[in-house]
Amino acid sequence: MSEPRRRPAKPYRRPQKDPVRILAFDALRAVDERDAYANLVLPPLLRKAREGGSFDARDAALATELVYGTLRRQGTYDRIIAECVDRPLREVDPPVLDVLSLGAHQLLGTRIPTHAAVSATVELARVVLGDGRAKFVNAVLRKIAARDLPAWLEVVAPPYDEDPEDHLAVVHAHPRWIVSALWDALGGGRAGIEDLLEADNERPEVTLVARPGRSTTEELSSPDTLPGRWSPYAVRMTEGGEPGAVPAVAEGRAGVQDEGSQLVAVALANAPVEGSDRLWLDGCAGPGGKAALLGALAAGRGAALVASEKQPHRARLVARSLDGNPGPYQVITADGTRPAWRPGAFDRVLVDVPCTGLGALRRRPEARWRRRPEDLEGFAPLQRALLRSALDAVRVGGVVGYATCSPHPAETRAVVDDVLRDVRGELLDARELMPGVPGLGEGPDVQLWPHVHGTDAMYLALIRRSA
Ligand SMILES: C[S@@+](CC[C@H](N)C(=O)[O-])C[C@H]1O[C@@H](n2cnc3c(N)ncnc32)[C@H](O)[C@@H]1O
Repeated sequence: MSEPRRRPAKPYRRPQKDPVRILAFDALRAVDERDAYANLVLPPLLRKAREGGSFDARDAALATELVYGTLRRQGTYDRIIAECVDRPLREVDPPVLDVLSLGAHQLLGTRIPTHAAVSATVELARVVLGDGRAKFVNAVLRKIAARDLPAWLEVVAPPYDEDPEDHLAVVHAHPRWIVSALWDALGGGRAGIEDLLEADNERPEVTLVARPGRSTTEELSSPDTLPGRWSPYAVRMTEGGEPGAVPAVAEGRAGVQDEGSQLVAVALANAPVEGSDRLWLDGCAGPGGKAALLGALAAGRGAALVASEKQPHRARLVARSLDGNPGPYQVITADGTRPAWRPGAFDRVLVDVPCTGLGALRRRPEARWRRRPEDLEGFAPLQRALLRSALDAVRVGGVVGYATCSPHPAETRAVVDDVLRDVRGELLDARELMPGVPGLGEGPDVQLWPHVHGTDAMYLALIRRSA
């Protein structure tokens, strides 16, 4: 009997190193292992890769898309990967899961051709995980590649009519409790919530602010920009680009600031106060975006700004953002709940309080998966204490702006209503201070939305202190 013929062993081939995917994997590991923020981890990695000469702008754009897209849709990709492995996901090593998620995103969330997405991810697995685990990655990716995203969603999401919240959670990649919270905040039917969840999955445009008296929108404009939609000081960098390369931004005369934040600062600055208008306070100023705009607006009226922040390192950022302000200002490090100022000392006060950030999910791709429902309760006492002390800091006839970058009623109206039960103040119609901006709600407070206004979901209540 003749011996069965052995196939000749394949010659060993070294894995091919793909700097873009290795960098994306390193960023995902940092986010997972160190609880790092992608928007802080990525820029230094990209800078180093560029300085090493291995990266051009297209590589940086692809690495950014891979990291942000993978993190944003993590919950959906987890459900799909779970269908393709024969053990619970918690038993899959986190680095293996990161490689699988990166592969899933390339296959289901980008236009990268299937064969390229699979082979590039398997090569990455060979480099960062070793040949044995690369075979497992290869097998799982081939199962994922058998369907496109809509077909997978049919498999892993329940029908809308059976379980609307879970359906939306899986299809639009948000935790279920956030879908529920945003839906409550928004009210209304299916269309609005779907538009909002999808807006959270878009990368926001970079918007600049021309700080009045220091720069102008003309100076910031170029063929690659558009005027702001709502703020008179805004310019949108619609074609992307590096804001730091704009001279006025590099010199601090202009900054990067969402139009929602600009509107909040401008509305507080323009709210009618009775009597003097000389001294303004920003009680939660770090890192200083709104303080810089308020400082410039105050300067134009001959008023001074005190910018206060509890965290010393954030107070230093505030000082940097106010550096060169054309009028008088002071930056102090202080706990806003234990005021370092006399009661009634200020004519205008902003408290942009710490919150869950549910209104800015598009900026922090991993944030939605980290937040927990109990975070809402965690912020509640501090938000009330900060609003109370802001109302204490303003004189009778002066105005307080209470702002959050969350639309959740527990952080917005509930706080204002509770505090106004025992502090005397009158709600002003904040909508009148955002002229030309549609869809601001029934008032007197204002809620902005990413899918309606293209801004973060900022909330603003304006309260005039009464005796
Ligand atoms: C939402 S951020 C403010 C953003 C800022 N207004 C801007 O536009 O750049 C809230 C800030 O409040 C600060 N903070 C937290 N607790 C505080 C307290 N007890 N007193 C003062 N500031 C506090 C946080 O450190 C954080 O910098």
